[in-house]
Amino acid sequence: MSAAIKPLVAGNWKMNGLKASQAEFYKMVVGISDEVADTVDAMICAPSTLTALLAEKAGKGPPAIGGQDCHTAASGAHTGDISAEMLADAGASAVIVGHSERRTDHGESDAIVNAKAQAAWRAGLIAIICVGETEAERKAGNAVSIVEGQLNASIPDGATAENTVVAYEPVWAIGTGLTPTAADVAEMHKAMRVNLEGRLGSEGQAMRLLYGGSVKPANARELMSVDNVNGALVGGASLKADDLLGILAAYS
Ligand SMILES: O=C(CO)COP(=O)(O)O
Repeated sequence: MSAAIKPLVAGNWKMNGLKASQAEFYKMVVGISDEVADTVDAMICAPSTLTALLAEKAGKGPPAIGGQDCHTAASGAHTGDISAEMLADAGASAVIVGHSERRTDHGESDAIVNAKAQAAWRAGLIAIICVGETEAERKAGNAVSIVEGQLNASIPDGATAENTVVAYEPVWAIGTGLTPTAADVAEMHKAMRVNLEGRLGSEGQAMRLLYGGSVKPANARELMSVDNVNGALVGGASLKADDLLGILAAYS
């Protein structure tokens, strides 16, 4: 079913990176072979201070350039915020919305995430919509129902395989070195596929479902080979060209 889906490995630099990081980024640009680019899409979601610089450095890419968050409005009196239109103008083709760090640090609800995804589409960006349970929710046996609730409320009507990517990131696996078992990832991604197909039909069937949380070169091959896993959202390991290229190599 997911065999025809071209996977995506997206790096999320979070609040890391200075102008000097262009050198490491350029190692990624030159390190992604045509063969790898044919097999897997690559993206770096940089801090917005670097969006334009990296987009210029990448040229046509890969990697593509994404943002990490956007406001719901196109412009206006929102000090410190960035709109999806601004990200598109700076050379981004996608934006992450609903990352657990935004949900926790900024109190973003599913409704806000839903509105941000629509803002991304309005600007012509792909919305990378993040979902995932906490450790307590998994221990209580509620992981699947929590994630289904987030999918239902965070993904707007009108989502397609072209305009939306879903990233499953268990909160307890982010930056901890812990990962779910392959069986747990398979169970969650199957449940997400069934949910999205039920709601969106063939678009849900073709939508890319990324796994995120402590993905490294050493575990990428196992995680990326799980059914219904169509790539990765990578934090720490996406800051180093060797690590990012090692993760992309899981598809070679
Ligand atoms: O939050 C993540 C990506 O969005 C995952 O971060 P790590 O890969 O550092 O665990």
